[in-house]
Amino acid sequence: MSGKLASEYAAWKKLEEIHASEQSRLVLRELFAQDPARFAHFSTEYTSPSGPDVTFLLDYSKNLVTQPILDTLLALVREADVERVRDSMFAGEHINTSEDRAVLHVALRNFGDFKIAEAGTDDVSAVLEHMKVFSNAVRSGAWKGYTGKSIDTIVNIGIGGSDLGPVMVTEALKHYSKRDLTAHFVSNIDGTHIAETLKLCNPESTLFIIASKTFTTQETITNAESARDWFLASAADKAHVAKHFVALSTNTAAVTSFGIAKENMFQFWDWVGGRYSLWSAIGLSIALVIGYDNFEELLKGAHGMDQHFLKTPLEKNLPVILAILGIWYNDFYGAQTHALLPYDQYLHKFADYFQQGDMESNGKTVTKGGQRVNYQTGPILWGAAGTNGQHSFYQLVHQGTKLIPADFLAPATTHNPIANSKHHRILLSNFFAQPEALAFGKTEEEVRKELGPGQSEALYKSKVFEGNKPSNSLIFPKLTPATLGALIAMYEHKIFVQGVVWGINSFDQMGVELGKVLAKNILAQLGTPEDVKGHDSSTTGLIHYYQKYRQE
Ligand SMILES: O=P(O)(O)OC[C@H]1O[C@@H](O)[C@H](O)[C@@H](O)[C@@H]1O
Repeated sequence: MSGKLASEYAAWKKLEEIHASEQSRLVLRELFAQDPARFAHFSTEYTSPSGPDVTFLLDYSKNLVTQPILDTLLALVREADVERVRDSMFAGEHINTSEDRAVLHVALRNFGDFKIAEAGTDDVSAVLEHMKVFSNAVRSGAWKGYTGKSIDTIVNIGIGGSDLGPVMVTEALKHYSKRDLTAHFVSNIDGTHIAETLKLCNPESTLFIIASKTFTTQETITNAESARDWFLASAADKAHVAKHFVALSTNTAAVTSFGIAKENMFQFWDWVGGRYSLWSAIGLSIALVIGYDNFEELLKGAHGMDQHFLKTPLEKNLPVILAILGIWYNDFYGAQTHALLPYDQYLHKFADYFQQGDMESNGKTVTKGGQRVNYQTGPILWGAAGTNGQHSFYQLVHQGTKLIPADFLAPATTHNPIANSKHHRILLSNFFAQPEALAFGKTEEEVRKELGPGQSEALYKSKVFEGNKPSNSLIFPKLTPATLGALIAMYEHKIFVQGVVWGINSFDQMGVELGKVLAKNILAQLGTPEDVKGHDSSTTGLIHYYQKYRQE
């Protein structure tokens, strides 16, 4: 962190000039025509430097850039001192300055590779061992419920980072799951979520995993209490809670006062941010569903990407490349959003997961030094699994008035090659076709030729695709645990690089606090109309309306 606003960097100013003078010349049709080797110049293959084999290809040639633009974006990264801040993060320095904390999700997947001076990092392997022993016992049937039955259902109760990672990864790696162990995830405070889930559970064979870093989150604790009441309605004896409830938390005192035995608590540390915690004890539901060995593969895949990020020169560094392309559109083209579009049903929660990962990290307006930024920070991140999106929102991506940079992701081979892989070939043909259509579009001349004469002018115009819409394409051989680990880590580090360039703290989340405080205040006023005090007329009117229907 240099203490400067990003817009004060010389490279930033140069990028503004380049954008103003060259924008009209940055036309993908022309850029590809000018350089027949554009794909070779602007694509790179990743091979994991350690651990399980992970390889994939990132093609970023369909971006509105030239080599000088990329060089200037890299100069910006250097000017912002990204490499030094990166090294500080890996060394355990307290780069989360507002909370005075280290940021060490990389230590959770380090496997003793590099030394970090931060309390707790030496205990990572003991917690992993605890997770291994416990998940093996549950999966083998050795862990028994209060009537002697084995566990056939797990319910992870958590929200935000204590939910989204486990949900996304267990979905993504469903192919590796134990089919006779059903996993549910309850997050919403809406009683419907826990009530509908409990209807599917048998108290004798259900294990509840209470996942909360702080163990004070209102939604999680309320859901956990309701689950415990439901369980005790059958089990009666509080001593049985120990066989059916475990906790994943940093808060030992709150866990034990809830009634969960200390030996059933899986520890992690305040240097693990919620949205970076799936690698920690928060991943217990993942280990239960896919088995500990696969969970470890996931961590090792991520560790390989950590090493790549740490050691690869910036111009070949995948998180850096993705980060600078994002900055180019976000800050110089004024793009408001970024789409993550995996052509893989298993990855249908990938965008949801990174909505928290990216937007909670980089949705900030002040720099670490307290200055208001005069440029755009994190994009609105969104997306859905292909091809579903094509039949809903792609119309706007292709022909709407907004610029929406997108990442397309796909596995070259599927875990489900049904009908001789016909489905997969159709899926991939769409994965190849969409970025092509976005980039190159269809000119009016082409439309006229296709439709022939005699059509209305409006029809000719409406069938034109302007094209020149940028995207990245990322293709990997198969969605394995290690590959998924590497992909997640790559996007984590992309978010990090962007945060450093923008000068913001990517690791706090002050913006979620106000709503929590106001809701607590209102909760105490929901009784009678006389209780409702201190609000604007709109809020007061809404609460009064609700009070006419209030239920006990
Ligand atoms: O794990 P906890 O402490 O229950 O927190 C859950 C979530 O709580 C939210 O308030 C935070 O914004 C998230 O970052 C966090 O993941």
